[in-house]
Amino acid sequence: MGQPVKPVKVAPSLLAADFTRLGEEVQEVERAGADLLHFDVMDGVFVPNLSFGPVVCQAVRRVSALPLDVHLMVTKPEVLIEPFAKAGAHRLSVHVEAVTHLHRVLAQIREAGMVPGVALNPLTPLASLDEVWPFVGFILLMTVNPGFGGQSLIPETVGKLGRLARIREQVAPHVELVVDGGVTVDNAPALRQAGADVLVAGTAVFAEADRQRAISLLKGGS
Ligand SMILES: O=C(CO)[C@@H](O)[C@H](O)COP(=O)(O)O
Repeated sequence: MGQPVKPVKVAPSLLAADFTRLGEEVQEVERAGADLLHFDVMDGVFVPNLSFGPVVCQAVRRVSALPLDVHLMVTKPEVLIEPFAKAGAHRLSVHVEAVTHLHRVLAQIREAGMVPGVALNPLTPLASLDEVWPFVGFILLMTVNPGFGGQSLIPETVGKLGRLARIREQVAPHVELVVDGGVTVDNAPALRQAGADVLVAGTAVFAEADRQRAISLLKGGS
């Protein structure tokens, strides 16, 4: 018999929400069983797209009590730490590929009252996390190239997640593993089995009329 699979959390990615009714969309996924709200910040440099920033985060904060999981896809994350802390973010991840002084940046995130996380692009080696474990609350493993919602999950990233989960078990069992990009009801069982604690899902939640069913299926329910 294999390992029992732990319950997984679902974090709808607001990038896939209808921005003309963002407040209602947020409240709907909260009622539908979302555990966190995932907030993708893009600067048009680190990734070839622009999204939203602290002002929108603050507005979301006013309509939901869910923890806000902010993913910075930007070249200078250090300048956004304080603004996102003030905007009510609970967790903040920065890309290992974007930051030179990662130890300092992770300490600044913690000092600002948020849970620090490190995000990894699909082909960034897991070895880049070797020194990071004591300083983070979570690792965000990108399962698509960041920048856009609605892409297909890169199949090789499932094996990478499995290897990451085995390392995590050895060195830092308390650190959460978050997967992000191309998550669907079809690939969610493999991601849960491989060790994901949190599934970030944009299209798989917001493109569905029945968000409650979508979130329940992602968690392995009916
Ligand atoms: O960070 C990103 C994209 O850069 C993700 O959070 C996507 O927004 C997830 O959207 P889907 O792939 O689930 O539609």
